Amino acid sequence: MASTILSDCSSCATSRLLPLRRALHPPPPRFRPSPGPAPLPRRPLLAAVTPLPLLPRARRMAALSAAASSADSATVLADASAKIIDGKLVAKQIREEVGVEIARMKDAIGVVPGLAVILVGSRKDSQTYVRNKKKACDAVGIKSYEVNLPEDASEYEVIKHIATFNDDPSVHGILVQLPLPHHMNDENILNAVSIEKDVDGFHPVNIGRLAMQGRDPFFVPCTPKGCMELLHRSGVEIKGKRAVVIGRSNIVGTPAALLLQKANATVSIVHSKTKNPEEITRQADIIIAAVGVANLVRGSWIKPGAAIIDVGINPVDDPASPRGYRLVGDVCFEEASKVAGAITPVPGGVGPMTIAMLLSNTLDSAKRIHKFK
Ligand SMILES: Nc1nc(=O)c2c([nH]1)NC[C@@H]1CN(c3ccc(C(=O)N[C@@H](CCC(=O)O)C(=O)O)cc3)C=[N+]21
Repeated sequence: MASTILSDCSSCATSRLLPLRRALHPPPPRFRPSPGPAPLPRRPLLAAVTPLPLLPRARRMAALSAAASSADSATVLADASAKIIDGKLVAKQIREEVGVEIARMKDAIGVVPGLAVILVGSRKDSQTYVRNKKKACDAVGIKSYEVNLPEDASEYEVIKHIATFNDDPSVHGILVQLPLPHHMNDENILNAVSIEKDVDGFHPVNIGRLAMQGRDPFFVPCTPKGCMELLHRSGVEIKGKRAVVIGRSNIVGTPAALLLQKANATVSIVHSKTKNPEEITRQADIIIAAVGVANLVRGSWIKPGAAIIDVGINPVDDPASPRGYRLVGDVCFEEASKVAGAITPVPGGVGPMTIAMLLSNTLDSAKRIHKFK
């Protein structure tokens, strides 16, 4: 279908400029954080469904795109087609496993895991994520606690709520929904979460431990953990393989690279200042793309047979779709699925795994706190 191909990534100039275009021509109001000015995403990758603030990153990434040589010379094996890694299905399996364990713990010691979510402001996308997390908690038997604070709340107020949850024995996990409003310092707030309850794994001590040989964090951040779980459960061998992570954010790219390294891969990180991203990526047996640029990774970037985990969730205009937009990954699925050995789709890939890992981290936390094996 020509229209599908065109709207995907066959026109590389178009696809590369998409984020920039979106910044210049903002999408329908549904996307817009309301009320008030659009907060800049501190977590651009996962906040990718809010395209307004994409401009600075789009510029950086346009540079990254420009550095890549001809993307049109994709090595397309006409009859090859990658195995689709079904994140939705794997996430469902994990949620079921978590549900079984929660029931077992409740029967044995009468403890129900509790997850506290703090949401500041009224961004539509954040509200949707928080609602989905609550639903997912209900379904597996995690008790959820929610605090909603106004956009103009003070850092002190947020930290006060964190402190209350830190001391509350019925709460085993605390999540502060990101991005936070501008006037808040993420670091101050994330540092306030008890490392034993930091189910997002964003506390610097947890990231630090993740980075060290012979130490383990209390929690691994949900999205990169979900990526690894997808690789493991799809039978992708990691030990001794070359892995490339595209993107170096604190919440996805960096921890994903550390996890791959821990799993004995040889890891390179490609980012906006990388001179030859295409060439480096083409050496990878495993690619984790977490950069937040629609269709950046083309077929020509991919070594035949490579396993691809696509973390990007980027909205692109699509008048034909009911919402007026659709979600695409950082990888041009159309091209990549003809070259790769295995690939995650968007949606239905890493996204659902993020929530499944959050539930799993919350269960693990309750087990650890109550010394339940
Ligand atoms: N403290 C914190 N922790 C987070 O983990 C966190 C956060 N803040 N802020 C926002 C991002 C975003 N995020 C997603 C979760 C699920 C999907 C997901 O399930 N997506 C579906 C589709 C969504 C759709 O169709 O709109 C999919 O990819 O198939 C996406 C994104 C977690 N985040």
